[in-house]
Amino acid sequence: MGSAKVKNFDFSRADDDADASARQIDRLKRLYELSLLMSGDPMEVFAYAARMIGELLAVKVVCLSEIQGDQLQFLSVYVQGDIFTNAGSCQLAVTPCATVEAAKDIRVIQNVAAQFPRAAFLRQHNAYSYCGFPALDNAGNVVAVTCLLDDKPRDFTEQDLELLRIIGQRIGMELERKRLGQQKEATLAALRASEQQNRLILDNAGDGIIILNEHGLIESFNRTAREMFGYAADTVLGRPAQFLFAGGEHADGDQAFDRLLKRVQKGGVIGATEILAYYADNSAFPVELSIACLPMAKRQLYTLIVRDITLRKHFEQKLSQTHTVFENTSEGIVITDTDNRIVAVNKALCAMTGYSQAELIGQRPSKWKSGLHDGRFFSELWRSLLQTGQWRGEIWNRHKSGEVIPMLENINVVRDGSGAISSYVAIMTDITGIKKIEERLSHLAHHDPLTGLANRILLEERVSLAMRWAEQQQHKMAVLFIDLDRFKNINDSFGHSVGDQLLKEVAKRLALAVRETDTVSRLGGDEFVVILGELAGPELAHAVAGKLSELLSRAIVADGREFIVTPSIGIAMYPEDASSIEDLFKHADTAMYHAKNQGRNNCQFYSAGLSRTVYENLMLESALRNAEERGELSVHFQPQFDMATGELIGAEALARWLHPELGLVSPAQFIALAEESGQIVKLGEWVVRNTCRQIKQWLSGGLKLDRVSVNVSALQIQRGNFAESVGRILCETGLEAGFLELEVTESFIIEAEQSLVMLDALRQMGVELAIDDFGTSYSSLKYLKRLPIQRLKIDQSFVRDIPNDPNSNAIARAVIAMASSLQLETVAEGIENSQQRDFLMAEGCRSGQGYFFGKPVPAAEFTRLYLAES
Ligand SMILES: Nc1nc2c(ncn2[C@@H]2O[C@@H]3COP(=O)(O)O[C@H]4[C@@H](O)[C@H](n5cnc6c(=O)[nH]c(N)nc65)O[C@@H]4COP(=O)(O)O[C@H]3[C@H]2O)c(=O)[nH]1
Repeated sequence: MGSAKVKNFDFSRADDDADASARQIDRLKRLYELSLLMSGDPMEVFAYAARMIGELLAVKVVCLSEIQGDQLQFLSVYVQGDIFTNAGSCQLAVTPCATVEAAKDIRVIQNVAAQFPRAAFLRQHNAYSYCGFPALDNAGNVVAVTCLLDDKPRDFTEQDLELLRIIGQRIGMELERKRLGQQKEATLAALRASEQQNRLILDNAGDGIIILNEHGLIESFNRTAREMFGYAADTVLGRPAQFLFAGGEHADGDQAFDRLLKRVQKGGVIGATEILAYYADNSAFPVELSIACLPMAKRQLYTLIVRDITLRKHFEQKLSQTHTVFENTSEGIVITDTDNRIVAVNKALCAMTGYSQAELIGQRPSKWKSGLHDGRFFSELWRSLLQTGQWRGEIWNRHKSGEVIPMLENINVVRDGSGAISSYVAIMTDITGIKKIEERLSHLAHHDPLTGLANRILLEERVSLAMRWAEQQQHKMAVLFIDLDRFKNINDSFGHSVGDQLLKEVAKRLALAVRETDTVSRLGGDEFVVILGELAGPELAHAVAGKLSELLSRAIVADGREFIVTPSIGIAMYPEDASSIEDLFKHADTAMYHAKNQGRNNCQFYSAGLSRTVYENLMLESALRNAEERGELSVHFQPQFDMATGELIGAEALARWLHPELGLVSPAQFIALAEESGQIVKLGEWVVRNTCRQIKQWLSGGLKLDRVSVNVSALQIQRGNFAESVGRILCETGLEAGFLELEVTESFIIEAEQSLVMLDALRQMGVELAIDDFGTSYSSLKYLKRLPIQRLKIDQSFVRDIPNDPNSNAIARAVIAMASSLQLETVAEGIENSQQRDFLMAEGCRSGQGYFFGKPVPAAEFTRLYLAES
């Protein structure tokens, strides 16, 4: 049983009847007190009643129980002076109280525990006598039973029972009051809960909810509204709502709040309308406002539902920007769904592919597949997309017209909040232009810009391929190095434009002459390389070289003139001559130089011996650089005679190099080296200076000599200041210009028309000029006439075969006749016998030079042999 105790009153118990009236008074007093408790707590009334019964009737236990369904709820239990409230329950049916309920009246039972063995509380209190009385509600139902227990037999007087009935009624009333109280409590709680719920709903609504009364004053302002507008509820309640919106206190607008509210007040309804609202700091923000009338029983309320659409507006703007970008970007954009079906394409993509939007929506991007990529390409694309979420690369797509377009494509996977793929976005750029530039760059990187032929890079790639192919097929391959003879002279004399035209024509002829599988390349300048693959043997390479020589030697017209360009060709064979590209090129180059040394316009194969020559030449070239300082150079003089009188008319100065180890080096060898290395300019000047000094010395010594001729190389004249240098030497040595003759080759003069200026300048100085090796080139009479020359030297190659070779005879005759008609002197060189001398004299050539008259000799010897006499 519970422990709550009710205050103990000090009633004394009297046994004698004399006290009966006093007891009755006491009972009435207690009943009065009980009725005074009417307005109090029913539980207190129950406790008071239980105690009162216990004390007034002197019973051990009083148990006041409420019937709740089939249960008996012990509300208040009095046990020998103590009160216990809410002291448990038991099943009604097993207790004697069930008989009270059934009878709806007082029941007194003796030996009660034995009769109701299942009622535990009887046993607990060792009950013997039982007196139970009911309490009824207004409807006459037993709502409570109060029982009095004692451990001994008890009798109850009629007065006792009357008292109990009165108390029973009282308990019934109190129970009714208790139940009403409980109901009221429950109703109030429900009301409170519902109110709280409404407030919660209002406060937690995503929208601002403002309720205005019939006068338009704010009556309710939910939490969202407070946060949205930045006001605390108590600062806005009772104020007109106008200050919150545009058109109220703020600047008037089309959707003015006043107008909207008035419309609702006149019975209209305002659906979601965009209007500007104002935050507490007066900053405006867009809202969507709905106003509705809320008719109540006695008055009219207006509900304002306000939704802040700042974010929405922002996103709308962003969306509109994105849409503008999407539509106006020059990149093609395509969006596909998870099934890779097109859901959106922009204008640029339509333009790129040639399809309209309608033709593409719902289709797959394979619509513009070019067919140029294999399955592996696409499976790699998808693998990258699914693994990394992205793929980027170049792809060939096909325009609706069938044209293939190169594109740079960037595909991205778009995932939703849960991480699942929602779409694919591909951005495509037409890179046709870039591809063309790339191709052009690649072409430029691999081709010679002037001739369009392969350059060194491409050449090496092709040679490498050709070598591998030759190995596989057991074929041979030839590398032909082709150098145009004296091309530099043409370039320098006629200008680069003419030179370029010749090079282009040469390139064209070479390219047309070989098979498509062969390679023609220009390494720069006038150096061409031809790769001949799939050859059975070197003789085929030789045949092709012959054909190329023949083709190139045909006249080329450039700038209105005819030019003859002969090639010197060097051939190296793979695999015989070298195993690497580098060596193959080196050896073909060596062979080409050999061809040049062999008098140009010919073709030579590489041989191991050639490399030795090249090595020797390199050694010689380096030794030549120091030859002058070491005093190894000298000038020899070969006499020239008037063949009719036998008189010495002059001499030819010829350079000599006495190498300390090699002995006398042939001028044919070292002059060529000096020309190739450019040393000829310095060397030539040295020869002119020494010759002039020697002539001056002879003349000063009173020795008679008409003139001495000195050989001049093309390079010396091309250097531009040759005339100046000759003038300076004449000045230095004090020699009269007319004693010096300069010999220039015929071919050089023909090629270098511009050198006419130089020759004129020399002639102006008084220097004599002669053409050496006349008859070996193609000069015409008309051309010769313009030259400021005095003498022609008939080349010794014609003199050699006179008088036995009719061709040589005819040429010599023609040269002499031509010279005579141009009023030029002729000097025949290389005369070795009297027949030659006689023939030439008979044809009208007066001057002669050759071993027949005397070999070139040092100056001292020349003095002794030829001048001392005179
Ligand atoms: N077989 C034969 N040969 C004869 C006869 N008479 C003269 N010769 C040779 O013929 C060459 C004549 O000189 P070149 O045609 O100007 O040919 C010259 C010339 O082109 C060049 N040369 C020599 N010295 C100089 C020089 O100082 N400057 C330049 N630029 N070239 C030079 O070297 C070439 C060769 O000179 P060399 O060996 O001295 O050869 C000389 C000379 O020794 C003969 O009866 N029979």
